[in-house]
Amino acid sequence: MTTERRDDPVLAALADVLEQRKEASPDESYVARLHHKGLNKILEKVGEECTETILAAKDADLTGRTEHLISETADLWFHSLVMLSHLGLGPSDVLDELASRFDLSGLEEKASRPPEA
Ligand SMILES: N=c1c2ncn([C@@H]3O[C@H](COP(=O)(O)OP(=O)(O)OP(=O)(O)O)[C@@H](O)[C@H]3O)c2ncn1[C@@H]1O[C@H](COP(=O)(O)O)[C@@H](O)[C@H]1O
Repeated sequence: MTTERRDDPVLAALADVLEQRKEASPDESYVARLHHKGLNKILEKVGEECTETILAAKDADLTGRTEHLISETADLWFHSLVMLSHLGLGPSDVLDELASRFDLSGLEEKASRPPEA
């Protein structure tokens, strides 16, 4: 498996907007407001969206309706991208990491870890 960059165009376009918003006014942009409030506020939002995604997944499992789960997952991905952007990272860093794992089974990776102290 090759590991050349294959950035998703949606994620790449959103990452560009998030980067531009670092210079924008907090009065005019939600993303600029998050950057202005700082990392702790961004992490609070990631945590909230994570919980909401879990609840939506349980609901989707019970009802078979997936619209809410898709919407909450989009909120989680979006706020995770704001977090990465705030720390000078972007989606390509995560996509590269996932691509590098293509040939490695999760069970093999776990077995190769050094024993915990
Ligand atoms: N994809 C998104 C996106 N997804 C979710 N959100 C916002 O995330 C916020 C958080 O959702 P919540 O349900 O928690 O709302 P809330 O309770 O009002 O939030 P808080 O008051 O707790 O912060 C809402 O205001 C949503 O509108 C987004 N805001 C922006 N984007 C993208 O970012 C771009 C830049 O946005 P601005 O910076 O606002 O111009 C946009 O063009 C979009 O492409």
